[in-house]
Amino acid sequence: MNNIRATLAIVWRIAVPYFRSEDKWAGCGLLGAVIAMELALVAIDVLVNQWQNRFYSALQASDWDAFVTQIWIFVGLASTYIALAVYKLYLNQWLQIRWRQWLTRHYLGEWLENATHYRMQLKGDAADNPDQRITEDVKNFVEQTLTIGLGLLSSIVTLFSFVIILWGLSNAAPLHLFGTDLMIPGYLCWGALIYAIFGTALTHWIGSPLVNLNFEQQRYEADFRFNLVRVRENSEQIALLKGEGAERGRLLDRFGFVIGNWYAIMSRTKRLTAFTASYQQAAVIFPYVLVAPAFFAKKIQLGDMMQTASAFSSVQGALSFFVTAYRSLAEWRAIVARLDGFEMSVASSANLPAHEPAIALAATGSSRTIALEQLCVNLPNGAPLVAADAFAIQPSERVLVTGPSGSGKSTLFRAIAGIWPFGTGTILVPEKARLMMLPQRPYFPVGALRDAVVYPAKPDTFEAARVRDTLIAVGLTNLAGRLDEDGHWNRMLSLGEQQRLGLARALLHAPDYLFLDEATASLDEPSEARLYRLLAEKLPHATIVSIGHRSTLDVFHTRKVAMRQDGEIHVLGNDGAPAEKETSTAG
Ligand SMILES: Nc1ncnc2c1ncn2[C@@H]1O[C@H](COP(=O)(O)OP(=O)(O)OP(=O)(O)O)[C@@H](O)[C@H]1O
Repeated sequence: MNNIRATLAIVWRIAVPYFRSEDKWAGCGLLGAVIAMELALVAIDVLVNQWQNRFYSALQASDWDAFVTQIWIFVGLASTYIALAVYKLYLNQWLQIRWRQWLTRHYLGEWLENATHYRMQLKGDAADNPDQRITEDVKNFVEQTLTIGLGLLSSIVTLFSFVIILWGLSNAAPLHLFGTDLMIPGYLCWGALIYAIFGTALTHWIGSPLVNLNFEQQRYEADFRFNLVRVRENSEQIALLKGEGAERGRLLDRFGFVIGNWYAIMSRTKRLTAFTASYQQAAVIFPYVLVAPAFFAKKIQLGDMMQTASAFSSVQGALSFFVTAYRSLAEWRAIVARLDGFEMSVASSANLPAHEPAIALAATGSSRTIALEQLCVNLPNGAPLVAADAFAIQPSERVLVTGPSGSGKSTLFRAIAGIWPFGTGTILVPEKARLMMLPQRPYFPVGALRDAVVYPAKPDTFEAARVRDTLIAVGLTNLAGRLDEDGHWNRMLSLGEQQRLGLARALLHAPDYLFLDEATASLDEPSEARLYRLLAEKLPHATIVSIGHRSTLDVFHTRKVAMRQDGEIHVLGNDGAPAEKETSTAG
């Protein structure tokens, strides 16, 4: 019971914001219309039930005129039913797509806010496969919530409408057993209730493991898909290493989980279906068994018996809502749990800096210096990695950071960029400063080359001629005429070309602070030198901080800072030596 209450509370938390959002009028209007139509359909069911009595009575009495009248009444009822059923589905689907659109935007907004998507990965307890949660789970949540909610509403209203009818019929057709009439008020209602309670209890007993199994199935399917996508993304590496055999094995292992869990679902569903199908078939006969003695004793008419059977099956059907909807309910609960996990993970990642000891990022006000104060950058598990104190990067300075591999240079850059919260101390960054980080492997969205270069700015932020000139300046003359060409640029270009394209991006954006994390390491030394000179020429006032291992980089920087090892931790020294001055312009 507590579980059900907790699930309903989560459903409420996920569902209600849409009906309070800017789209609330459309959402509430559509929901209201769909509910009204659902209720109208129940009303038609009640009218059809009463019609059955009249229809069968006309048949029994061989009354042709009454028969024809009833046929016309049925045509009217059926036409209304069809119109309502069509528009109920149409408006329901309309509501689904609007609700899904809002929910998707909402989740995308939260997931892509302030590097939350990145922190979710760092935390390790992140919700697995957020892509699946934002696509399939949102779609299924909206669809199933409406289906189950409306189904439940319809069952409740049907129950109340038909219980009244059935109560009256119970009195009109008393329980006739062993030649005597037993006067049990509303005995047909009690019969339906006992039958439904018995069915619901057994269904839950047999079907409850399905909730967990469905949850696991979604996870295994998503894992399998994710690993297939990774193979596609890294197909060149896999082909070069001849790793197809290993990949096939790994993928089949993952798929093995999908299959194993599916067999468990099949076996559980088989048992559940065997029970629910028997239950439903028995329900067809059960009311006739109850009232047949009264009919054969000529206490009631054929019309009464048919109406009773139909009313009984409506009441029993409404009471058995959980029996018939059990599989959907099990799937729905798994979806709700997955969306809840996603929301929790987003919320805790977004609040990470507030809840745990975290690196504080502060604005320096009028100063244009970046300062690291009592900074200790940790790994996600809390182990200290890099320390720096009273370390300042002056405006327009060119600093080269060196240090052994794995000493934490890139992680320090992440902390300065504000996406790495683990650690203590303060990083002061000038207010409204424009920082840009260029990694060794820049990211380019799939699409037009122009969009890829200017990312994350809008495509028309820079004039085409300027983008073209910049590409020529960084040595990508062959790409300059292909700005409108669509492509997967990370896959199509060599790493060196990608690094040139990354620098073109930096030149266009002209940040105040440019952090180059081995951003030219794949270029030959003369090309690297040319690009550093280009940066000095085009961004004379920018502060540039580079991470690099090559000594040829020294001449392009005014200060060289080495990471020094101090026990377990690396320390960024603030006693950086002046870097060598460039003596030659060759290259
Ligand atoms: N997300 C993460 N989770 C756990 N450990 C991490 C994570 N990111 C980095 N590390 C660890 O932090 C350490 C420092 O990594 P970092 O990339 O900052 O080193 P680096 O000095 O830039 O190395 P390199 O010169 O090889 O690029 C490494 O031991 C790495 O395994």
